[in-house]
Amino acid sequence: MIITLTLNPAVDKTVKISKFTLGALNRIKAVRKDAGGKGINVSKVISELGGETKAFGFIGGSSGGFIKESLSKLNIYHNFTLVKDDTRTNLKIIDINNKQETEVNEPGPQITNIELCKLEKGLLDSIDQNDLIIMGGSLPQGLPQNTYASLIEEVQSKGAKVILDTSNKPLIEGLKAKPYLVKPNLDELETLFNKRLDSIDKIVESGKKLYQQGIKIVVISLGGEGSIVISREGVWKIRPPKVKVASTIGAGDTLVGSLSLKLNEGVDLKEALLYATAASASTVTKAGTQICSKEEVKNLVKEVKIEILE
Ligand SMILES: Nc1ncnc2c1ncn2[C@@H]1O[C@H](COP(=O)(O)OP(=O)(O)OP(=O)(O)O)[C@@H](O)[C@H]1O
Ligand SMILES: O=P(O)(O)OC[C@@]1(O)O[C@H](CO)[C@@H](O)[C@@H]1O
Repeated sequence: MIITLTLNPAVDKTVKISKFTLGALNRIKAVRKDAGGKGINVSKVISELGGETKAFGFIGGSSGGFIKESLSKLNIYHNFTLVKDDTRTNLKIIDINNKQETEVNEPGPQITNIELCKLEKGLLDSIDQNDLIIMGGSLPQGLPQNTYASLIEEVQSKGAKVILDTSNKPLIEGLKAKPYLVKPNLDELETLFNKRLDSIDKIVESGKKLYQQGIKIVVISLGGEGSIVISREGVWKIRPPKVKVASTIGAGDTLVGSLSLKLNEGVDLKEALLYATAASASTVTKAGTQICSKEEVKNLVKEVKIEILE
């Protein structure tokens, strides 16, 4: 089973504005609401592509209720821990004229230690050694920075594998627990190494350092440029097909979700990456936090290119 963990889910409110202007009144042309947060997006991707997942995380208030209902409508199994404070709403502003996206993410609810213990117990009770667990996104308020690190250790001690997709301090701490796979984007990798990585060589060098720390698969996503992947099979650059971009929100989650699905099915890494890159390209053609469509992925996969760097 593939399990997703979203400690800080969000209702993603995407608004379209002709020309977004700071310090002025901006009128909205169109608005949409999606259940979001990295792990939740991963669950949506897996479900769209024909797989099964269970979504875990914290939810609270009416925005939490919206997320539960959205997942139920998609027939996605969920087991959320109810918390006292409301789930956050993240604002995604699309500037139509300038073709730019601005994201304004709330910090999320205050989580108590009792709430964390409840989630931890529920999660650990449902895991077995064949499971793949995807932990994604920021931490809500009140949780220690090593929350992912502790959860990874507990989950991996049961024999399950963990994929970690987070940033900043939770990523630095989480890496110490040696998850099976990590997927930083370039910004996250630069923050991690505290330097600009302005060439493929520098990106590969940093990625290799993570691999040498004991992370089996390092996927560095580079937006429209694709990704660099470091594993025991070598160093590869994957190039996505050219597509018309509507919104890149959720592209990284699609890469992680579709890759997890294929790896869990026992597909080899190269084939899984080709498929995942096609799925992410399909997601960027969709507005807001909408995800790929299975039909499009089938066609796009033929256009993905893989280059062996080492
Ligand atoms: N413009 C694009 N055209 C085709 N594919 C794209 C484009 N942008 C992103 N992708 C695909 O999506 C993958 C993930 O994108 P990106 O590096 O932007 O992830 P991210 O920053 O984690 O995204 P997010 O946090 O919004 O989910 C890329 O590796 C690439 O395969
Ligand atoms: O604030 P975080 O947890 O880092 O990111 C949350 C988020 O921006 O990530 C998803 C896209 O990847 C969105 O659905 C969601 O709003």
